[in-house]
Amino acid sequence: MIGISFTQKTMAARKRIALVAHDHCKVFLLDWAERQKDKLAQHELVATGTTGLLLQQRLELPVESMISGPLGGDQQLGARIAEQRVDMLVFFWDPFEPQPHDPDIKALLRVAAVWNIPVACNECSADYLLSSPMMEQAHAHRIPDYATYLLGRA
Ligand SMILES: O=C(CO)COP(=O)(O)O
Repeated sequence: MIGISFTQKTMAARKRIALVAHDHCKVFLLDWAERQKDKLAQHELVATGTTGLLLQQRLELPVESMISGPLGGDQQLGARIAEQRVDMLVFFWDPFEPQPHDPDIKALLRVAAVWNIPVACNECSADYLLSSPMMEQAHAHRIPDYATYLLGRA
């Protein structure tokens, strides 16, 4: 990344996990989340509006819900990532169906790459993520050094 320097941040053992699924993929996310309920219960969960509502009903766990994705929920999650208030993104996006809010989806995925958070796009990658020993540990990871970035802009 040109002109950006990096610093280290420690991700806490208790993760803040953002969960999102497009309509045709919601059944996969809900089934996955139920199967992984014991692990998910150890972390903080946040989701886009409809996904959050369905997850809360299925899991009976607290899930903080944003606005529904097409109405701005992807952008709300993206802002949380930029504010370093989300540690991980599980986003089952639909590879078969165009979405009216495609720019918001791209922006969410982009900001997750910028802030170097783990992202799972489907059930298999989500299982790999949750089975990592890092899920239960604090660990350091590289993030953009915003203070240094700003100094360079002055
Ligand atoms: O559209 C979404 C993500 O792009 C998901 O939004 P909902 O969870 O409100 O369906």
